[in-house]
Amino acid sequence: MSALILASASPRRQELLKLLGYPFITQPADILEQKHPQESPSDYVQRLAQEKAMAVLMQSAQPDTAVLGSDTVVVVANEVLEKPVNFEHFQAMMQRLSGRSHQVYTAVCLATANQQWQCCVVTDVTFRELSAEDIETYWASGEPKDKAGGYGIQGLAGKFVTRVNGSYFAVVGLPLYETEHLLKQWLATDSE
Ligand SMILES: Cc1cn([C@H]2C[C@H](O)[C@@H](COP(=O)(O)OP(=O)(O)OP(=O)(O)O)O2)c(=O)[nH]c1=O
Repeated sequence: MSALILASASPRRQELLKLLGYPFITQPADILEQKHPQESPSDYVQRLAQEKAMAVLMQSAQPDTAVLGSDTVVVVANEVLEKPVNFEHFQAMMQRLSGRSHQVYTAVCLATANQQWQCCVVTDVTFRELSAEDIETYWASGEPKDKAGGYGIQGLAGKFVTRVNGSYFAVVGLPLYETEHLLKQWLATDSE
């Protein structure tokens, strides 16, 4: 029986993968998340998703295991925003996102010992203008700390969002349609 491992510490990714109905276990990947200077956002998220999947696959003793890794970043005017390290960093991020559109890139990599399937989903998200009070109150909620771009569309930041064009679930951390497609490709080869 083939086993599926989610290489993630993200509670959002666990909840989203559960929605697809495939049994899985979770084993977070410990990798360095650092962008190379000339790397595009798309290359960067795809590399990290692949590195997360491969790091956990290497540790797996079971030969017929598939490992799913994923990464999400927020991109504004081609600049990658990751998780905020402190209030000043968060404040600068929110000022960049206020009153304009940005892109959320989420990559998913499903890896087995013999094969890999990968996708990268880009979603446009538009924020209303944010006041200094909005930014302070949101930081005080604690929600921004563990999230790319410093916000969670599924939480209190939902009220900042005027428009989403693309995959809502990719913004939260795992694109459901595309991830199911990868799983189906794996299961098709698995039953050959
Ligand atoms: C933009 C956005 C991000 N996020 C989250 C999804 C991811 O958990 C996180 C992006 O950081 P990631 O580095 O992609 O993921 P992670 O460190 O949380 O988990 P792991 O690497 O172990 O899989 O931001 C939201 O929950 N809502 C949002 O609206």
